[in-house]
This record gives sequence, C-alpha cells and structure tokens, in this order.
Amino acid sequence: MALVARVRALLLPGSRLRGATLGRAANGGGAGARRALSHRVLVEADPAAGVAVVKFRNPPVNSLSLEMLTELGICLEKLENDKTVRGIVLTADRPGIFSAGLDLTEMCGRNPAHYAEFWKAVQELWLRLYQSNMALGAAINGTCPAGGCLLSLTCDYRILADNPKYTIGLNETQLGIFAPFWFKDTMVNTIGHRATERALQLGLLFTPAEALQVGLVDQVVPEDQVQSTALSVMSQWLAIPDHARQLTKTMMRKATVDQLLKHREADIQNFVSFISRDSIQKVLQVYLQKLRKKNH
Ligand SMILES: CC/C=C\C/C=C\C/C=C\C/C=C/C(=O)SCCNC(=O)CCNC(=O)[C@H](O)C(C)(C)COP(=O)(O)OP(=O)(O)OC[C@H]1O[C@@H](n2cnc3c(N)ncnc32)[C@H](O)[C@@H]1OP(=O)(O)O
Repeated sequence: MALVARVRALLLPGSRLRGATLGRAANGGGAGARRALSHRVLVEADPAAGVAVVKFRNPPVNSLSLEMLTELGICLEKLENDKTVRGIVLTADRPGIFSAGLDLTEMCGRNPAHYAEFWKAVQELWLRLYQSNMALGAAINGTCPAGGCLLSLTCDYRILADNPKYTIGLNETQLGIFAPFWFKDTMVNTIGHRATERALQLGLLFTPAEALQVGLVDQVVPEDQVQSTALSVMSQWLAIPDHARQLTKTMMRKATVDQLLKHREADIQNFVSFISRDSIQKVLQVYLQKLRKKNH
C-alpha cells in the first residue's frame, strides 16, 4: 500500500490518529510552543526557535512497525510543510529505548505482499529523512540497535546519553540477517568504510564511549541533558543560511540517495525473497522467541 493509502487506513473512524491536533502546549516548551498528538508520535513544536521535537512513543520498545513508520512519515511531511519549522530533533518520549529497530513481527510469518509493503515503508521513511531539507538532530536517550541506529544516522548530528546500558549499532548479522546496501552506505558516510565493515560484519553494538570514539555519535552527555544539548546544537545548525546548508547536505548525500532511487524495486524484491526463505524465517523466530522468553 502506498503512503497515501496507508494514511487513509490510519484515518478511518476509530483510528486514534484521526483528529490529531496541533494546539498550545499544556506544559513544557517555550512561549508559544505547540504540541501535536498522534497515537505513536508526539510533536512539540517551538515556532519561535523554528524547531520541533518529535518523540517516539510506541511501547514497549518503540519498534518501527508499519503503523509507526506511517505515522512518523505523516508527521515529518506535516513538519516539512510548516514554514515555522526549520529543524527537527528525534527522541524517545520515555528514556530507556530510543528504538528497538524494525518491528520483527512485520518480518516473521507474513506473506510476500506484506513484506513488500513493509519494506517500501522503510525505504520511504529513510528517503524522507535522509533527503530532508530541515536540519535533523537525534537526541538518543536510550538503546538504539539496527533500524533505530539507522534513524539516528539519517540525522545531521547525534547526541547520546552517557549510560553504558545504551548501545548503538547495526547488529543485523547477530540476528542472522544483514544490513542492506543503503543502511551500509548511511553508516559509511558517517564513520568511514573500514569502521563500517568491522561494525557490520560483527554486528557491533557500541557503548557510548565506543560510539563517540568511532564517530557514530558526535557527543555523549549526561542522561538528563540529551534533549537540551540536542536543541542547543540545533541552534548552531540553524545559524547557517538554510539554502547554503541545504545545498551542501544535498551535495553530500545525493549519490547515496540516487543508489536507492535507482534500485528501489530490485531492493524490495531482494528483501522479499531473502526474508521469505525458510531458513531466515527460522532464525528470526528463534530470535523473537528468545526476546519473549525473557519475560515469561
Ligand atoms: C534488500 C535487502 C535484502 C536483504 C536484507 C535482509 C534483511 C535485513 C532487513 C532488515 C534489517 C533489520 C533491521 C532491524 O531493525 S531488525 C531489529 C533489530 N533489533 C534488535 O535486535 C533489538 C531487539 N530487542 C532488544 O534487544 C530488546 O528488546 C531491547 C534491548 C530493545 C529492550 O530490552 P527490554 O528488556 O527493555 O525489553 P524486552 O523484554 O526485550 O522487549 C519487550 C517486548 O518487545 C518485544 N520486542 C523487542 N524488540 C522488538 C523488535 N525489534 N520488534 C518486535 N518486537 C520487539 C519483545 O519481544 C518483548 O515482547 P513481549 O515479551 O511479548 O512483551
């Protein structure tokens, strides 16, 4: 289903996204700050600063389900069309887990049409974020594996909470799958080829100190200062004239974006045929069961 159709489905009577409002904040935010609510994404906009804080709230682990991807896409599209917003900070509504990455239940026990729809939505969100004209910051206030790490890598800078429990990286190989070429390219663009090769083959999840050392994040700060630091760094990015910053960003990212645009359909087909293999379904199911067993 294309984004428009998925949005329609989410707006059907009964959907909690229906009637989402952008009103004056009940609390928090500067004077004139506005807060918009959807089911899985919370937006706190500060028009005076030109910045919106987009908070993930898809319990229990902020996984990127099809619905979460769709709501995030809608929210970003709205912000892109809002002339008062020049920068966005992505964060988790509750500290602890920034995002557990792609929702594994979307990749297990479904049919090929579902896998294709899901993968298209992952591509769409990446394209929207990686090509965004806005300045994007990640205030990483929790653990950040795989798809969660990818989200943060689409941003222009990353601030990570100084908590050794919070790790970040593309750990796909540890699950028995692998990071697609555009996940890999996004990481190469951030930390370079050799560090990416090592990180991806070993499926490394970096502690904050390691992430800072390898350049996966730009700053590690005390946990209670992640969002304030991300906002203060944002003011540096917004001090640059938009057109100059945007042209530079496009120049740096265009080749990577073009690769996916050129191979988009093939990438979907590759994903569907890989994820549908019995052997891959088995490893994903074992991984999910291990996660679930912990709690039962
Ligand atoms: C074209 C390309 C072709 C081929 C490429 C092929 C494949 C590549 C495709 C995609 C790349 C994949 C990207 C991904 O993002 S895969 C997801 C990777 N994520 C992880 O490995 C994280 C898994 N989760 C955890 O490690 C922990 O849950 C976490 C540390 C985040 C939190 O720990 P905590 O102890 O706080 O919570 P849990 O008890 O573990 O979890 C609670 C609850 O949530 C469920 N859960 C966790 N993570 C996920 C997830 N990613 N998706 C769905 N569900 C998840 C977990 O099972 C628990 O459920 P329940 O027990 O039923 O409450």
